[in-house]
Amino acid sequence: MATTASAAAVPPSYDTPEGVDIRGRYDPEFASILTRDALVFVAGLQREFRSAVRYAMERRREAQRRYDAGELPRFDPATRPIREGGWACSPLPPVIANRTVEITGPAQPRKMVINALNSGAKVFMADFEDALSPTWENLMSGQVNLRDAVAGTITFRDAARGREYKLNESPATLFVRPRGWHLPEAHVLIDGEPAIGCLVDFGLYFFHNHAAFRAGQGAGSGPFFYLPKMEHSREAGIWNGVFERAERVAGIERGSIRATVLVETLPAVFQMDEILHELRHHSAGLNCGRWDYIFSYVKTFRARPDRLLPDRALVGMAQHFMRSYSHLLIRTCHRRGVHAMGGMAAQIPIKDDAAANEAALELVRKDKLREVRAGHDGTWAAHPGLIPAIQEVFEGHLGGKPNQIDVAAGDGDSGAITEEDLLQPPRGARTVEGLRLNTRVGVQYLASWLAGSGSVPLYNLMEDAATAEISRVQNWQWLRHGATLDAGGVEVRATPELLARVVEEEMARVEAEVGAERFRRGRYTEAGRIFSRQCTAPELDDFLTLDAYNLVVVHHPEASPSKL
Ligand SMILES: CC(=O)SCCNC(=O)CCNC(=O)[C@H](O)C(C)(C)COP(=O)(O)OP(=O)(O)OC[C@H]1O[C@@H](n2cnc3c(N)ncnc32)[C@H](O)[C@@H]1OP(=O)(O)O
Ligand SMILES: O=CC(=O)O
Ligand SMILES: [Mg+2]
Repeated sequence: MATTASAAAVPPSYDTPEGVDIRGRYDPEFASILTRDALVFVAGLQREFRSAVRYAMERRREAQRRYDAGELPRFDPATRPIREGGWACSPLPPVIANRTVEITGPAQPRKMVINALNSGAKVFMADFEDALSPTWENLMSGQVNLRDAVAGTITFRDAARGREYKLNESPATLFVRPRGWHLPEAHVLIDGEPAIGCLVDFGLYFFHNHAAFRAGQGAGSGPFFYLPKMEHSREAGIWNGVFERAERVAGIERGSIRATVLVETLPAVFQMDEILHELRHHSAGLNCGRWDYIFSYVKTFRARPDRLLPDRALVGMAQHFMRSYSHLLIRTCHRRGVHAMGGMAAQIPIKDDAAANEAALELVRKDKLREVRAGHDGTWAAHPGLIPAIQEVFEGHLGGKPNQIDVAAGDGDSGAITEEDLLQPPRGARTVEGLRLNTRVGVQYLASWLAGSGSVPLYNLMEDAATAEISRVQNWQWLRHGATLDAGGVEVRATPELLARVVEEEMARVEAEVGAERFRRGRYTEAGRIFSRQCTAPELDDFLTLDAYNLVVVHHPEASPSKL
């Protein structure tokens, strides 16, 4: 039913097509996104692709059952012809040739979107995923922000600071990252069931922006996307189908939509050629989503006591399996003519300590130098303050070229990368201090995510869903297998009793750090409870964001809990 001025007694509601029901709060701004035509488009995607998505999720579970029984992820003998064939992806649109520095950040708040677009980065990846807590308000405000950004009309007034924000002359090119295939959108029901979250994110953004994008960038040049957390090329095949349907419905050239796939699960590293092949008319390369990749290593090997990770801080790009993953990704992308993007250094500027700030910047520089020498064409920055340093490193190395796709492989790539290279267990100590830090970070991140913030600065590092997942699954893994942890020279076993003590002590420490008032008003106690349960669950939850999702769902009018 449409909203009319005369319907004073009737609460306003969205104008929905047959079979679509919106359970999220009504807001006139949101209604400009949730138009009847946009919802017809989203429902069309859901109806065409839901069975394929359901099947792909079942195949994920089946693969996990095989890993639990001892099988290792590996290259698929059946797709050897794709890996060995001499094909290439469609040529890249010139507008995205240079992606040396990409800034990332959530699609909401609005001020941050403007700051990212003005940051001097070549690309802004606006996130509905790791960096965004998927509340209705965030998702819909994010769509409003991005529509206004693409139109070039986005502004913001920070009343408290008396500052006006608007776009500058040459904003970054926009890429958008929808959620992963596994996440539902409980505020949008289609044929009585929650919509697939990423089809809502993609569908609404594409529907409202393809024309303005085309007007601004030219025919065949966008919109652009990042695609997260895939585990198999069949999932990339579904995205390809989604893109082709969207292009057909919009009447734009095939291949206008381009997407960079994050290789951020262990199974996907054995599928990189296959993923690019599925998306060969829509590809804009691959990215090393290193944080989720570490999370996925633990998740894939959840049943294996011989593959326990060392402390989270020790699982960096210097570990053999991480280095091998980056080299293989670069080599694969360059062979197929597309960008090999680097990942996120977690350091962010430290405002109150110049020496510590310089040390953090130096770590970022080193990480980026390693990436560009290895052959990456560009990389991610978590904060605008890091961009000049990262730009200097990349531009210095590339010497005026927009990318190095023509370089087959970079420094440190010593030849064929084997399954053993990609799976080699990381080395290093496991400590009670590591268990404590995981707990402190995991609980604070969860508290913030429940309160609507999906990326937060904690202990001078950027934390988002991917980094927090490492904390959760690492604790779970250590407890599940009774890992031996170093406690200052004494060995102790990871047990539920130890975790209970650690949670209690770390919660007290967090309270002292954030202050009693903020602690009381925040969702820390609830987060502590959820985190403890997740770390001690008999079966590992697939995603903390899925497990906790119902806690951020708010139906209007207040109705029955979401049916997931
Ligand atoms: C594993 C992965 O998936 S990585 C990709 C997903 N993760 C992310 O995208 C995280 C991106 N980074 C962030 O969200 C933020 O940098 C945080 C939350 C870590 C820190 O943000 P803040 O606490 O606001 O940092 P800080 O106070 O230093 O910000 C200073 C200014 O920089 C801006 N800023 C900080 N980070 C960003 C960003 N990523 N994009 C745009 N602007 C930013 C702030 O808006 C603020 O602007 P203002 O001066 O106009 O008020
Ligand atoms: O999405 C990026 C990651 O590192 O995870
Ligand atoms: Mg990720």
